[in-house]
Amino acid sequence: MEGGSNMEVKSVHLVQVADLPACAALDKYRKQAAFDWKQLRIFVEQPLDLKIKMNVWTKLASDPLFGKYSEASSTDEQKRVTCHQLVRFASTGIYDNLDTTFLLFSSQTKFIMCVNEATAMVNPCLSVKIALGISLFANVILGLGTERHLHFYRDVWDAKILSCLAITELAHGSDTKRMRTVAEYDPAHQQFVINTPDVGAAKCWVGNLGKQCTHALLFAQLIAQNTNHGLHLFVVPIRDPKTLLPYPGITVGDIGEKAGLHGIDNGFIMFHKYRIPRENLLNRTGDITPEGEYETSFSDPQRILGAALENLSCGRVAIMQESSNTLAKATVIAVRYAAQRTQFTDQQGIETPLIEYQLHQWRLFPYVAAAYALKFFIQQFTDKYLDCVVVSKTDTSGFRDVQMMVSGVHAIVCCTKPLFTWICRNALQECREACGGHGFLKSAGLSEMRANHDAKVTYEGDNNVLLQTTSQWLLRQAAAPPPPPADEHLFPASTVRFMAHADAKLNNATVNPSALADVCNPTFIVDCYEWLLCWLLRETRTKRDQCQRLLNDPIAAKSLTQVYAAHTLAIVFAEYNVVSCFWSRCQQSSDAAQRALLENLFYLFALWSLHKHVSVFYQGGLFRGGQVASLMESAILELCRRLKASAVAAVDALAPPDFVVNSVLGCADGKLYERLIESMTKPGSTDRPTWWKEMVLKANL
Ligand SMILES: Cc1cc2nc3c(=O)[nH]c(=O)nc-3n(C[C@H](O)[C@H](O)[C@H](O)COP(=O)(O)OP(=O)(O)OC[C@H]3O[C@@H](n4cnc5c(N)ncnc54)[C@H](O)[C@@H]3O)c2cc1C
Repeated sequence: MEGGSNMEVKSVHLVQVADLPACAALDKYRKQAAFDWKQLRIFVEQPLDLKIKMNVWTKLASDPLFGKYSEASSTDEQKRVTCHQLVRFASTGIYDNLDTTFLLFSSQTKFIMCVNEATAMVNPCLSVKIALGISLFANVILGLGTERHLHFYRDVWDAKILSCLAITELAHGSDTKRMRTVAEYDPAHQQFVINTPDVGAAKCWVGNLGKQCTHALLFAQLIAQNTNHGLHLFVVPIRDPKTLLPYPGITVGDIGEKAGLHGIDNGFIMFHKYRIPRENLLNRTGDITPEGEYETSFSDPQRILGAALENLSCGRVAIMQESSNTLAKATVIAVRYAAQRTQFTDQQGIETPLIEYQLHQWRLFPYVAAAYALKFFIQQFTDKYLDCVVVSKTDTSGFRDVQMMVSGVHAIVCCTKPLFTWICRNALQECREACGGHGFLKSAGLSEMRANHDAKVTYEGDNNVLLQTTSQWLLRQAAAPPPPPADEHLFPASTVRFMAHADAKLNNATVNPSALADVCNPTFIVDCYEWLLCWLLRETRTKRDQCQRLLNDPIAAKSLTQVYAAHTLAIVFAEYNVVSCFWSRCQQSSDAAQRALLENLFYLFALWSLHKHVSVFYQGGLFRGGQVASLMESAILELCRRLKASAVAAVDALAPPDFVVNSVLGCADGKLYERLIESMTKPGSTDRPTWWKEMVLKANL
């Protein structure tokens, strides 16, 4: 195979990419691409991952249960169908042969994540149900439980139980520390008594809890011998698996209609002195003796909560994977539509496809580039994240280094999850609008994707709150001594290497581009990003120190340093990581035409991202005169113009099968208007309404 690493050369035979059906309007553009889209598909997705996903899609496509919801489905019906899909999914054999030991943790988790990605693209409700109900629960049991909890692990994979994760309370969401649900130890019965002290402490929003789950992973304040030891995780039985009736001592229900994700039963729960066995405390980080003594290897109780929450980071990694796929799917629909849809004529009277308009290219193509950027980043980062989890669980020696690695990986997750979910949110809206009125049809798929994606900016950590974790970490790194030269190329120290010569960068930096080639240049892009990070770090630190001196209140100082400083710093750090990864991935392509396309996409994504910070470059003095901004704008437009010939093939290389694209506007075979009219003339569409008499009566008044 041309264009790929050795690993790809070997494994390319594992997966077959099917030919696309003919479509005159799309083929006109497909033929203009200089690269082989099938090779690019394998390069982008990686052969083994693609094979796993194709297996899932083939299985689901052959089962009508995984087809579209009927348009008239009530939310209750959507929940019922998702439950059925869960049961059917378990019987597909996709999860057979999973290993239940920690030895294969990385490969097994990667496999589960890959299946999750494929499932989420078919029905995000189903993937949430599986993730919360099975895989996250299993992961947490392995990460925070001990030998005595392994039966839960086996039961959940055997589909005997289904779980949920109950953190959020009515009165507290982001401020996890202040959760008020209590688990008080009773040594006489060797049980924890779980109680909801007031309505504000009712757990809410919990996915799977509303109607179906049998067990909850519950965060509650652990109290023993009248001492509060902070938040801990407990496995709490909720419903009898045979009857689905809740156990006495619990009030549990569904929170009601939501704006999206209708197939998920988000629930609330209140506990009334409800008892669970002592052994149901997940006790890897802290335990209670039968007599009620509290034991922990952590000196700082905050670190116990930190360790528990870090264990949930894999949910954020999954959100990033899902967002990159949703983004890709949205661009597939919008670009295929733009190539077929014509509006207005040129001077010769020939109708112009939307894709020919500069404005349309400028609206859509940066999101195509972003789809590649995010996909490459999350693939690379998932491996690093899993390595980090393995090292942190197995290492007993270099404690300080492991801590640095864990906190660094956590800081990167906390800024990239917001970047991914926001780019995807914006892309969904732009793609919907780019498809005009037809984009608003449910059968176009985009509105539903937008509604289902929306909450990702909030759950698993509100974006604006998560970014504060990253900026705090960056400030700490800037204040710490630089890593030894031998370590500075290691991840995640390598991501903050730019800090080493921050003052020199700020004092001596100049950029003086005079041609497009000067800005379409990796050195220009890296220089700009590193300068921007150093400048924002200095601004944030200066603002924070000033506030601290004035107010003598570190919390207020942190709060007053967010806007135009820490918040932007964290976003820019996320972009810097994504951009750096994109460039290195481009260099792995050995096929000239493929690499030319990838570099075009790289420059477009990098300049489009940098351009959002143009005012900061002028404010801080890196850019002078109008020339640099004008060159960046010209480059963005030129990159869009060049991309036009490749855009359809570039989205073909991102596209799952039509069954998964699931849009009348975005199928590989085009047939745009045939599908549109079919979708508009469904049975019943020409019928007189059942309520016709009410209209006639009013007309006759
Ligand atoms: C669809 C969906 C599914 C969910 N599933 C689950 C689940 O399975 N289990 C579960 O436990 N929870 C779940 N949640 C809840 C979710 O985790 C919380 O909504 C989230 O943590 C945010 O908390 P909150 O809603 O209380 O918002 P708040 O914390 O009240 O935040 C409200 C706003 O204030 C801002 N804000 C907060 N603090 C600060 C600050 N210090 N500085 C500046 N701004 C700030 C935030 O950015 C946000 O915009 C789900 C939520 C949704 C929407």
